[in-house]
Amino acid sequence: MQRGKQDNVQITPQERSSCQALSISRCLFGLRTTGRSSRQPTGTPADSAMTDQKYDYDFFVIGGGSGGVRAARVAAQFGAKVALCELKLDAISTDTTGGMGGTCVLRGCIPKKFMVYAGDFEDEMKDAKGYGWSIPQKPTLNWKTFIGKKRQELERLSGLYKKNLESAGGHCFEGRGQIIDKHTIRVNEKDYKVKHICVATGGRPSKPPVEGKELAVVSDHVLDLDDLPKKMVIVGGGYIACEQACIFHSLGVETHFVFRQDYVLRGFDQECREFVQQQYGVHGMIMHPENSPAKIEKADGKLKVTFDPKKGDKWTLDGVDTVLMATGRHPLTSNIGLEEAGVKLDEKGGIVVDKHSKTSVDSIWSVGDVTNRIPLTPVARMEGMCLAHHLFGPKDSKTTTPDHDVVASVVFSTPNMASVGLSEEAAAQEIKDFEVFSSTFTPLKQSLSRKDVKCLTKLIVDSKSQKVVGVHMVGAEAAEIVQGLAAAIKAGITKHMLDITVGLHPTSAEEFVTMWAPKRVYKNGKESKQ
Ligand SMILES: Cc1cc2nc3c(=O)[nH]c(=O)nc-3n(C[C@H](O)[C@H](O)[C@H](O)COP(=O)(O)OP(=O)(O)OC[C@H]3O[C@@H](n4cnc5c(N)ncnc54)[C@H](O)[C@@H]3O)c2cc1C
Ligand SMILES: NC(=O)c1ccc[n+]([C@@H]2O[C@H](COP(=O)([O-])OP(=O)(O)OC[C@H]3O[C@@H](n4cnc5c(N)ncnc54)[C@H](O)[C@@H]3O)[C@@H](O)[C@H]2O)c1
Repeated sequence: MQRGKQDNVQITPQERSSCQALSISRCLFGLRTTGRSSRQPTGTPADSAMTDQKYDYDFFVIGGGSGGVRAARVAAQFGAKVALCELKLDAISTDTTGGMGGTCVLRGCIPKKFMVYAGDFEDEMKDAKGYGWSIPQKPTLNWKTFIGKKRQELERLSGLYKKNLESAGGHCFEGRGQIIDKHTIRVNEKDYKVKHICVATGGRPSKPPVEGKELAVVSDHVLDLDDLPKKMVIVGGGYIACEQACIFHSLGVETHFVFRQDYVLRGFDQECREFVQQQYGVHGMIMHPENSPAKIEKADGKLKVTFDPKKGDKWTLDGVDTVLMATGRHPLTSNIGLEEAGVKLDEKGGIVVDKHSKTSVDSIWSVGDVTNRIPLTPVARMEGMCLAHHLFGPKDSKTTTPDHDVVASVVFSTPNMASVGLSEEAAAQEIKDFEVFSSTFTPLKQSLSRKDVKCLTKLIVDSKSQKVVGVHMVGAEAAEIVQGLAAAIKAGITKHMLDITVGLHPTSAEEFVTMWAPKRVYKNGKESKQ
């Protein structure tokens, strides 16, 4: 997927020393445990050297997700007097429920990845048979055990988020935050005067206007089901739909994956889209491209779904236990006093911010999904960290502007699809003259078991500079492999540097340093005959 051009975020030695108490790697990226900052949690604003006497807090964050907690924690570690408010803990997000850690920890990345791991064992068992293992009985998953352990772990992580912020010197309120004016926040019916406000309220799933949509659930619910469904319909062709369809399919659920387009994951490299979808088929997924749900109704204690295909007649599926609508998310900007305070919103309801995450109101800032930039956890964290540096960091801080260029992303489906930089289609528009290197192969592991399980590796190289401007991979562990190549792209790696890198053998990753001849060459945006 095209995520823009290159630019580096650097850290100065001064910033390094400012972050000594927390360790810069944790300051930048990690959750884990923090060291104690020099400031302890305090009761009164006067305790802070930085706090202006007329304010209760220097910095008040609404929302304790990836972006908000990062901003609050780094600000507190810089010595600011910080508070953050978050709703009470629950797996399902509503106007009154949420929980420290936010979407990523409680109803996103983390529970999703636990489910991916749970499903991976099924795949491993298929390969094991190819290696001579016999599995005399069909292995079964105790869903209640799994979901119980997941709930326990998420509760622990959520508590850790609160503890880490408090250890850094921040104060956590449990309650809904509301902006009263540009320097006043109300929580639990009490008003606080604050110098800077940060809105980090994230987003929530949206359902399309389908008849009977109230019978369908959203991602919050499917990550916390009490019982594993037998038959499911998953609607949507984006990240969440692809991931959830693969998860439930691997857990043995009869999964009907329904999407509007001919291929899933619009916006990603077309060759990768086609390849990943073909691989979903190899894994046995039932897919219904070019279909949309028209109606959901109750029938015989289950659900009946009517579909309206692009071509042909309407058709129905009955006996369905769960319908998941994974059709996008919207920013949470209503009923928190934004418009009354004069904060400008975009046409999709997201908060408009400048390069430092400042809104149209001087004292109000915003980070994360609510700003409709790139809705990913590491991006929200980067925005939060840069904001804290901008407001409270050293004067010469270079980490005050989030860099949204060349952001890697991965769809944790089976197989993974990971990308960084330009797709072939974006390169044709943007750089015009480039070379495409790609390779399709059966990974060694599957060559004794499932030869039709394939892997795709792909590079896009600027013909003139020879810089690698796009890296794509579809296959097992693509996320783990592409992360390193994302750093290489940021560092400006050329194709020649990859060519002279000695591979690690035998791996799928070595393919990236052994693709010698281009598959296609583009001149002036068009594929040229060689
Ligand atoms: C199913 C799913 C899977 C995902 N998987 C990945 C992944 O694998 N990798 C990845 O990088 N990203 C993933 N994401 C995206 C990622 O979760 C988000 O980009 C990230 O959580 C955004 O962080 P945030 O701080 O902007 O918002 P959030 O994490 O949503 O936090 C906002 C917080 O604000 C609170 N809040 C809202 N209103 C108020 C109020 N008025 N007062 C007090 N608190 C309030 C909410 O309760 C919430 O806790 C996934 C998302 C979903 C839904
Ligand atoms: N692995 C990850 O990093 C990860 C995982 C999950 C979510 N996320 C983040 O969360 C965001 C939201 O994910 P998402 O999957 O909900 O959104 P998305 O924008 O990725 O996909 C939404 C899908 O719903 C389809 N759709 C929209 N309206 C529809 C309708 N009326 N009928 C049928 N289909 C319809 C769209 O065509 C699209 O395929 C993503 O953009 C991503 O940034 C990231």
